[in-house]
Amino acid sequence: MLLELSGITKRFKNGSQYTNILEKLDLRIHEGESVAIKGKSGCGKTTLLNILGGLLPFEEGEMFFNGTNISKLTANEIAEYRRKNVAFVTQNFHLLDDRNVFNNIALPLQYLGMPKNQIKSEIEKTLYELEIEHTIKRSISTLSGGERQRVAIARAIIKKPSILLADEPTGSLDEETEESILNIFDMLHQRGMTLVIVTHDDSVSSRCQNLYELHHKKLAPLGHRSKTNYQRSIFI
Ligand SMILES: Nc1ncnc2c1ncn2[C@@H]1O[C@H](COP(=O)(O)OP(=O)(O)OP(=O)(O)O)[C@@H](O)[C@H]1O
Repeated sequence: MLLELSGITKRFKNGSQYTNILEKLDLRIHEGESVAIKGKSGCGKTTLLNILGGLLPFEEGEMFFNGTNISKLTANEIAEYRRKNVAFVTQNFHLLDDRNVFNNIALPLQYLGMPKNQIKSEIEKTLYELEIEHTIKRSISTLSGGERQRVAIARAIIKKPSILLADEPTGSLDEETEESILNIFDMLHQRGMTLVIVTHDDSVSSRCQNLYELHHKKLAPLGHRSKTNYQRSIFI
């Protein structure tokens, strides 16, 4: 089991009142699995992704990553968990607009202390795979939405995380660009990366192995298909 949430309760304070957003929520994610999570606006999907990524603490329950109890780690150890294992992709890309593509993607590798020449070759390889090698020196502000999302994916996967957390990753893209981004997610999944995608879009969730709905503060399973069927369906 790669990630396991057990009895997670998360509450936020609004004014003088506390509200439970997630309540005794359970989730088990195997290595290499692809998971889609849907649910009404404001039900707590982003909150859940942030918990999985070690960005948000929670009030009750436990979270295990590869058998390690994340809830028992210090803040520094959790930051280390995040840096080594987790990558985020969001709808709004969260790129640094005033820097070029190379410098945006180099950041996570610099944090990991990778030597400069290795950073350069890793970036060139990843941009080539995502078919945006021509953008390497361009400023983010000059790129199209689809190109920006590819750069955001490149930045996310360059450090070879075990888990990719995506929050409405195709929300601001047109249909054709969405299809090309979904093909990239399929490729990453085929290579064994674990994906958790928050989406309201059925064309995104239908490509995942397990679909859940966040409802009444818990996850309800909506569907499952085996990886074999999943892989076959890509090639039809
Ligand atoms: N830091 C915070 N402090 C107080 N309330 C918060 C905080 N973060 C989120 N919330 C509230 O928690 C609830 C869940 O928010 P969250 O962003 O996780 O929902 P969501 O399902 O991702 O929504 P959407 O689909 O609209 O993006 C919302 O009511 C939100 O206002």
